[in-house]
Amino acid sequence: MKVIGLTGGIASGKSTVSALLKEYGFAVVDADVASRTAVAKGTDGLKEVEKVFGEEAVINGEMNRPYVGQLIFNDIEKREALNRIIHPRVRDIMEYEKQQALKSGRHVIMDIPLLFENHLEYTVDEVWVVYVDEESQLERLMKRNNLSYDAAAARIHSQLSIEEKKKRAHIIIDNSGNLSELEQQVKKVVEQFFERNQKK
Ligand SMILES: CC(C)(COP(=O)(O)OP(=O)(O)OC[C@H]1O[C@@H](n2cnc3c(N)ncnc32)[C@H](O)[C@@H]1O)[C@@H](O)C(=O)NCCC(=O)NCCS
Ligand SMILES: Nc1ncnc2c1ncn2[C@@H]1O[C@H](COP(=O)(O)OP(=O)(O)OP(=O)(O)O)[C@@H](O)[C@H]1O
Repeated sequence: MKVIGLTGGIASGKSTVSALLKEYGFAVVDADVASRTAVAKGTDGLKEVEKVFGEEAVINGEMNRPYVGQLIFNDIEKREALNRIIHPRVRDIMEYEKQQALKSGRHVIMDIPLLFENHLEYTVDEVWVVYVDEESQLERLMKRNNLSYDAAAARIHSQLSIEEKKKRAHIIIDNSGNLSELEQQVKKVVEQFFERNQKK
């Protein structure tokens, strides 16, 4: 069974691609989901967040995501402080989920937005990058998260550029076009993947 790292810039379309890959039978382990579990209600992770970022960082027993987001995407030190709390926990959760998925005999997609930033490319067999041109990325992010131009740009610039991620990919899925173009590309990538892996 293979482990594939799926990455790309913020709002490039990783979740959209993951949903398509599930239909082809891949198991998907999602870092954004794991990062919510890491600071869910009542966890030590959430207590740490409150200790470091103050009581405004928690609302109704849950992490105040808009507040924390606004703090960390504009300040690298705060971002690193949050990463130090959440990332080790995310890694443990994802490792467990990966092992469970492998036991079920399925190829696994590890959907990790910060795969290159956190040097995790060596933990997977191959890396697929969901690419989108920078203009569409900004537009889709502003629309999806209801963000201003500046807030969306800050989120994009908190990551390695999408052009650099594209250069480091084994496989590129270009999501600059419409959804039906994306579906066709994913189909092709999956067919080629199964061809490569049956030959071995
Ligand atoms: C800052 C937080 C509270 C904002 O929450 P929000 O609901 O608005 O966004 P969400 O979690 O859905 O993340 C959306 C995207 O933002 C990007 N992003 C999130 N955190 C980071 C980060 N620390 N550095 C760079 N990009 C990030 C990723 O591309 C992610 O897919 C949240 O993203 C968070 O807890 N981040 C720290 C954990 C993390 O690094 N997650 C990314 C994958 S492990
Ligand atoms: N080809 C497309 N055309 C138009 N909109 C798209 C296309 N692909 C995805 N989108 C939309 O763009 C937004 C970002 O896509 P998606 O949520 O899949 O990205 P993501 O990489 O998982 O984002 P993040 O890592 O930030 O959570 C979503 O609102 C999605 O519906």
